[in-house]
Amino acid sequence: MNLKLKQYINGKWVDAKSGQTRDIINPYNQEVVATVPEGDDSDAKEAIRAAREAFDQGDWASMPAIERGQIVRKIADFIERDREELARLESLDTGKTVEESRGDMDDIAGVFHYYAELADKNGGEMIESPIPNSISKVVHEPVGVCGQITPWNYPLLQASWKLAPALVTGNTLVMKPSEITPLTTLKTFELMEEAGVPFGVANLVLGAGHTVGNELSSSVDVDLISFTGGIATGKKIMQKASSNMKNLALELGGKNPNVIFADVDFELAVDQALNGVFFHAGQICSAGTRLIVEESIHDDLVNALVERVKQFKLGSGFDDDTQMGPLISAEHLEKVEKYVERGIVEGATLAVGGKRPEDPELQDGFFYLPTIFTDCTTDMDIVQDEAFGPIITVEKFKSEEEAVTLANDSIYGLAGGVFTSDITKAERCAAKMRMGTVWINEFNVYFPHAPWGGYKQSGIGRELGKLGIEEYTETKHILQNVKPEPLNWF
Ligand SMILES: NC(=O)c1ccc[n+]([C@@H]2O[C@H](COP(=O)([O-])OP(=O)(O)OC[C@H]3O[C@@H](n4cnc5c(N)ncnc54)[C@H](O)[C@@H]3O)[C@@H](O)[C@H]2O)c1
Ligand SMILES: C[N+](C)(C)CC=O
Repeated sequence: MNLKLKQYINGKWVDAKSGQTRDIINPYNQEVVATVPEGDDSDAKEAIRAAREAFDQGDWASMPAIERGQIVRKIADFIERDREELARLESLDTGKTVEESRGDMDDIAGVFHYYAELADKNGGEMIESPIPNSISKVVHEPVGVCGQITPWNYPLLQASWKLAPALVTGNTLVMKPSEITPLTTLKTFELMEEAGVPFGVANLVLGAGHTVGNELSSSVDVDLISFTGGIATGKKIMQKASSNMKNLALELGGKNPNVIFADVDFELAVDQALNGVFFHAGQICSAGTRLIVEESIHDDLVNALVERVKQFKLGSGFDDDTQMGPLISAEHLEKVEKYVERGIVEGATLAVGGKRPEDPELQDGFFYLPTIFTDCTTDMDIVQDEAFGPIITVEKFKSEEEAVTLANDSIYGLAGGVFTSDITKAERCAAKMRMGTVWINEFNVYFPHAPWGGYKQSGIGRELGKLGIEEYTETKHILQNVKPEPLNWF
């Protein structure tokens, strides 16, 4: 593997201070694919110091934005150049198919390009001042030192949504990827070094959440924490971030409804329902795991889904015919199994799946069969809790109003879909659905220009789009009196 398997702190590639390491496991066969340093709070403290110094004393924040944009554009170019290597690393680390990973790399390069273009287009504005003889302007400045914490399911994609806007706006940062999937983030820090990101501006610490992540969240030298991961972790981070009233951006979980009306193009609905859930074995925050289906087509739809699911090809992400890879880890596989057991106890009907595959070739990996539960109701845990696995729960509805009520019956509000041939009805539903993204006759698409984030407990703030830049800036009003005169009040 042509990778520096080290942390990157203040422009140097370093081992963990403690000397500890962690093996990175391929979820397809449990082989060790790399051994990386296991940093802890002392490594995080050093990285925060470097980022603080680079922000307070370095040139990055004051460099012309157009020049920062040029550096970020180079990162995008290098990701395109190294697309295949990065895609293979991502699949090795996560188990997703290489085809999916290639798509991720294209999205990631697109994110760096998008923010490189926006770098010099955030120049503030003049305000019509009511104060005589004054000039009033609003400017946007970097927030400062950013702590960035990412999950294992889309390791580099989620990192890119944080790195690109933070860099173009002149912040410095310390990133902590998920401890179990650090490889593509490591490679990207090599690319950032090659692109000319100055020492101390971007730092990478590897290690666990309760050590490195905890230090980033609580340190008073970190000005902003941007986190993508589960709700429970998000709540802990929010508490720690109160130490110095850090700015917060939280991209959390989802339990996303996919509402299917009877007037839909049936084949489209089947295809999109499957894609919406089983991509990356359901390990997607926006997976459409709650199918909410109009009663009159419920049985036909379920039968069609079950037939298609039985034909899925599970296997290595490196085989061309694989449609679904393994889950990320033994621990996560157990969590998914417990979730299914709970569904059975709660009285849902298991229509297909519900166990590990018996195929001898899959026994070394963390595989779970695609699973569909019917007879589900909103009072069941399996309808309310995020499984983050290849599982669909199916609920029925009779009226449009009931469909929207069911869709909104959740603590989550990340994303949802509506499938119907009646666009007026779809727009009515979209307007009432309390989610950060609603897709109509489409599912699970995202791109750099459109904001991404959650309502309710699915998060705070937005990534991507112009709002993704705003997360990384403070806004300042400057008023200048051009003809000052004494007030003569006192
Ligand atoms: N909204 C989105 O855009 C989005 C995108 C991807 C994933 N997710 C969510 O992420 C979750 C799955 O990812 P996960 O299992 O890696 O989540 P997680 O919350 O367990 O971990 C995410 C990151 O937080 C770190 N962490 C853990 N405990 C911490 C602590 N106490 N302090 C600071 N950091 C800590 C982890 O080491 C990891 O880097 C799902 O809920 C999924 O929906 C959301
Ligand atoms: C945000 N997204 C859809 C790329 C990944 C969620 O897990």
